[in-house]
Amino acid sequence: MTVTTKPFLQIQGVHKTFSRGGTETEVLHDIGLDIAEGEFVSIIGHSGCGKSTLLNLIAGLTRVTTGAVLLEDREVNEPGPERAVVFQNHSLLPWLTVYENVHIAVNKVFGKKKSRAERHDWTLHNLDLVQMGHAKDKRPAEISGGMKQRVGIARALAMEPKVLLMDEPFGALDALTRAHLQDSVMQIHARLGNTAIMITHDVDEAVLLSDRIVMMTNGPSARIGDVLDVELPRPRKRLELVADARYIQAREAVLKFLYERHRFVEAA
Ligand SMILES: Nc1ncnc2c1ncn2[C@@H]1O[C@H](COP(=O)(O)OP(=O)(O)OP(=O)(O)O)[C@@H](O)[C@H]1O
Repeated sequence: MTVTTKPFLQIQGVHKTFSRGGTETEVLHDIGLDIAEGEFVSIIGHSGCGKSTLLNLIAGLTRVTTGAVLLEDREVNEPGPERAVVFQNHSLLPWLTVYENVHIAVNKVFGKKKSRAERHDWTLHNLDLVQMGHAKDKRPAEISGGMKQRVGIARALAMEPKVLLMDEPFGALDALTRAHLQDSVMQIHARLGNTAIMITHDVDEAVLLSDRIVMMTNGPSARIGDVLDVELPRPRKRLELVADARYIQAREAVLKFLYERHRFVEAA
């Protein structure tokens, strides 16, 4: 994949403070990051350091305290269809079918731009992309966790977002389903070339999928401790990578950061 050098998404000097019961806590401290169009970036760090907060700022679900998030030079202040989010716990509407869950998003984004027939085809196309076309008439309660997660991804992709934001999208899945979905996401990313930002706790997942891994220090006042370039050629095949020295090195660097350098004071 070719990644352009033009800053596409810019996170500039972002601080985020939450107030609760009269106490202010700074969760994120001076976060700065430029992400190029088409890049796949993972965010990794210990529990509670502020990864979801950072993703929510990019999604526009939370506002920065100071600093700015810019997408193509425009400040992000609110949620928008150009930044679709996939959550860990598949957020499907239980009373709608698989098809309807995706179609509702398609109608919202393309209601005026595509005809009824085009919206129908587009919904099916995106379900096929995640191999869920066969289950289109089922309701969320009738399908597995992995299948629900596929539908969540299809719904996000169907919005043709400029940025796909994923908050531990495979966290609740068993190892095999997780591996299948990781492969699907890699294939879709290769095909569509969309920009993707994913939170994960899984070091192997981060190395396998990412162009860069952003490693955050522990909170409060979490910072970006380090950013690792994953220089592994694509397409990547998990079984071949296990023995690849570059893969082993990248994995080691992230593990070392998490175990040894996770505190900013210690890292300094
Ligand atoms: N709306 C809020 N109001 C007050 N505090 C909040 C709010 N949202 C998050 N926090 C606090 O901010 C800190 C970071 O939370 P966040 O969910 O971003 O961490 P995380 O790194 O994603 O954690 P995990 O890996 O466990 O999901 C936590 O201490 C959390 O309690």
